[in-house]
Amino acid sequence: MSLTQRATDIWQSASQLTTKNNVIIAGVSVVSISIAVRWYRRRYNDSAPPGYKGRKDLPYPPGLPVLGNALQLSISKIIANFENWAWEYGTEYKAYVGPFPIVVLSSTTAIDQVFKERPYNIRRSANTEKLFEDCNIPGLFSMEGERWRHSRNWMAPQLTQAKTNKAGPVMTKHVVSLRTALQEISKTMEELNEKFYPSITSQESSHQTNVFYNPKDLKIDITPFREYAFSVMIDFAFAHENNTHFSPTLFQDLKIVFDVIRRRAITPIPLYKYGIRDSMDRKYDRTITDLKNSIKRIIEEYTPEEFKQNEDKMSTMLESLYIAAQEEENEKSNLKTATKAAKRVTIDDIVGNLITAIVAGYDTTSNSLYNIAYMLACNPEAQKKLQEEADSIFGPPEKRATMSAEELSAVFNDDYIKQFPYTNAVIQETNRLLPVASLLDGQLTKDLVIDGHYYRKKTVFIALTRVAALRSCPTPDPFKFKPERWIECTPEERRLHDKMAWGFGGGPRVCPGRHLATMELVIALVAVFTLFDIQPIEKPWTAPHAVEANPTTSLLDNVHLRYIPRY
Ligand code: HEM
Repeated sequence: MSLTQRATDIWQSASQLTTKNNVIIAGVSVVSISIAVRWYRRRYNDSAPPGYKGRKDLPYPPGLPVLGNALQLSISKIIANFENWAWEYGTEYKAYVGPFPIVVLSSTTAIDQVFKERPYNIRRSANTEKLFEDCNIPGLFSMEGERWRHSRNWMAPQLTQAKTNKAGPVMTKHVVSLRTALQEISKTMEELNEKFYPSITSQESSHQTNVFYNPKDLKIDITPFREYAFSVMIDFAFAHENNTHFSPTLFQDLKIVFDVIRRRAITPIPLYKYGIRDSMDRKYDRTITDLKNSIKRIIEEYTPEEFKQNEDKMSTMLESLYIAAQEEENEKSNLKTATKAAKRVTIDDIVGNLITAIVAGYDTTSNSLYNIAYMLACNPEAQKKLQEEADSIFGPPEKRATMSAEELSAVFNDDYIKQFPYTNAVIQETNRLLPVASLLDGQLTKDLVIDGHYYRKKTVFIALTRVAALRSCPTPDPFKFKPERWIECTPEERRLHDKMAWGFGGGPRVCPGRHLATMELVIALVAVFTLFDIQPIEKPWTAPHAVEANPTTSLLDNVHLRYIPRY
């Protein structure tokens, strides 16, 4: 056989094979596509029973085939993306992330219902639960159903107003460090301001350059707020008077927990799940193991008698939990819910939940402080009223600029909200306009009618709490920062404001740390913020404006503040 003949034979048999393969590939593709389409139709069933509107009736922003609106969304501006569409498309609309539909809700009735239906008829997105499980720290925030109920039963009683009131001395101890740190930032920013805009004493020529503004010199420094929130949270959770049980670097190391959780929350390919772990992942594992061991050591050394003798002092969440778990068997018949729940708690439950509390209370509180500083800087009249309130109770600023933690602590009474009503109004107003968590996601676990629309089980949705509260604001000028609206209003307006104060969530899953957080904020504002006139540093018009950056909790970007001492 000639070489040409052989080549022709091979080519013919290859073509037959290719034709056969093509038929097989086409067959498999048709079957897979039809399975995928059936799955998609069942999973994302748009239909509604007769007489109801359903997801198919919702308006939506135009997008691309298959990709939907994915290219219009940015992870760091996700809240702004969804909120802007909410203002345009109304209280219910849908958007597509790839081919997957998401319902976006922003009416007060829908938000109310969503909060009430959780955690049983509505759950958090499955990703949240998985993420915290994979991170080996399942806790209240990520749990669902009965596991959630169990954790909630013992966590919430550790965070009541009465318990957190006892944390005053711990907070004032750390607020003194916050004061020192802000005094340092104040110096740095004043030097920078002087460098940018030197005081002109003798100007030789009107053409002389005398503005040296340089955006590269500007840095956002939120570290003092982070340190404050973190130290309070760690002490309150387990560390207070137990520092000797921890490795000296544990506090520093714990910060890796946040970085790793954040990183894992947004990674498209979770390599860590397949055993591909880098140095951060390994450090994370070591830190969690160290923490568990330290907690075991603390527990081994507890003496319930000594603890009971010190009942007026603050007990850490770990202490009260452990003591509850140790209650005598013969008290079983009239055990309180927290004690009953604590009896079934394991070390893993404890560690998971303590870390959850730290994670949930750390950047929420520090970012809130930053937002408040910004709001005050932009609203000098409100800032003046805040300063007047603090001065009326503490005396002139120069006095509290040097007060010790004990002296500061002695000033606060148990009802710090009544003691500092304007301060509280500033916090509420910032939470209304710049909440750190204004987007909550979830998934239905059964068919539900929300705001007149019938949504099928497994519908994924986003609830925009800020838009809902702004839409139905009961007092004038909804977009303006006016703390007075919380004080100078009718009882009915106040009731409505309180009902829509969703900065801490709502319903059975409302933030259990809200009393602790509010107290931390009040103490920081009156003891430290009011020592300064907070002002934005001057910038040219073309400089980037303040924006909220996400995705976990919102943090302002492009904000640079001067803290000008009043003392
Ligand atoms: C200014 C500070 C804080 C803000 C703005 C805030 C906000 C929130 C919000 C909006 C939720 C509800 C999330 C949702 O429903 O999906 C929540 C839940 C939660 N927060 Fe906070 N929080 C703050 C501080 C704290 C602190 C200090 C702690 C810890 C003691 C804490 C612990 C939690 C936990 C454990 C949950 C989950 C509750 C559950 O699912 O049952 N938070 N927080």
